[in-house]
Amino acid sequence: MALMRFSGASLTRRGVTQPALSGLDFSLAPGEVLAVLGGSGSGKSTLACWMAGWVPHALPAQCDGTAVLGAESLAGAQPVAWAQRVQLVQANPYAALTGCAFSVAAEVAFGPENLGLAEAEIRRRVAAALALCEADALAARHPASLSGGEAQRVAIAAALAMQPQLLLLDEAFSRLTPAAATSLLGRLHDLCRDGMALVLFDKQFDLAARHAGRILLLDGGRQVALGGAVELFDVALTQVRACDALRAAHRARQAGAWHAEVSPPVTTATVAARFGEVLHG
Ligand SMILES: Nc1ncnc2c1ncn2[C@@H]1O[C@H](COP(=O)(O)OP(=O)(O)OP(=O)(O)O)[C@@H](O)[C@H]1O
Repeated sequence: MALMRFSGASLTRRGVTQPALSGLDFSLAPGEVLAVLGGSGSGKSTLACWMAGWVPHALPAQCDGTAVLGAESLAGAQPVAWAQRVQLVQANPYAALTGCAFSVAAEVAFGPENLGLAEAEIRRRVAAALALCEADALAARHPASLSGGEAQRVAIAAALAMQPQLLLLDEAFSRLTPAAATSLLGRLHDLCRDGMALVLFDKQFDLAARHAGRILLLDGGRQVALGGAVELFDVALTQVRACDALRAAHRARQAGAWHAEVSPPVTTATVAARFGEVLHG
């Protein structure tokens, strides 16, 4: 059974006539990694908030069609009950900090403490989440003293400490280096093998192509494509950012110099290697 499903779904913000999102038709399986890609203003963050159950409490809107988590409508979500099922980490990590914790460890413990868990379980979750995010060394630091990248690691750790079924990362790696983001995503994949679904919202093709099984492409609030990185390569690169190797490969394909499929995995290294073969016949 799908963990989350959208069918003919649209969302219109209260007080506005044009839908912010429309034509959504996709489902998400437990353990799946999905990337939602699109340019600036394409609707990624709006979809992330909807998936997180923020409608109508934090996002007043009218929703049509089907949008469910399990059998429950996304629009009827009770934030407290959903906190254990879905966690959203947004691009600004400082907005995720509670402002009432004096250490990173207390910050990450905040969610589990509010679930009324036993102290040993809270300590276990905090240690595991900080370790996974390579933030253990920050445990005693005051949250307000963190750098942007450190705060992003802590925000993700705080979300993981809730042991969600679904983790939504909305440009949540923007302050990490590509190497650090790749390494963290590798460890998040281990949690997906245990059943956690992961959705990456981004404007950059590279991370998605490397880590997501499928990509959903948004343009102007509409779902324009859904498929694998190879299948969506040509259409996605007209809309989103990509590293120089992928960009050059895309130009070569547009110019008719590269006819064959861009073979998987679509990474900088494989595309650059294949690019050489294509150019030299
Ligand atoms: N509170 C709001 N009221 C009205 N319109 C909004 C509101 N928030 C976002 N929008 C509009 O909804 C559209 C989608 O915005 P959204 O933030 O979801 O896009 P995005 O793909 O996440 O963009 P970016 O990558 O630039 O963050 C944009 O046209 C935006 O101006």
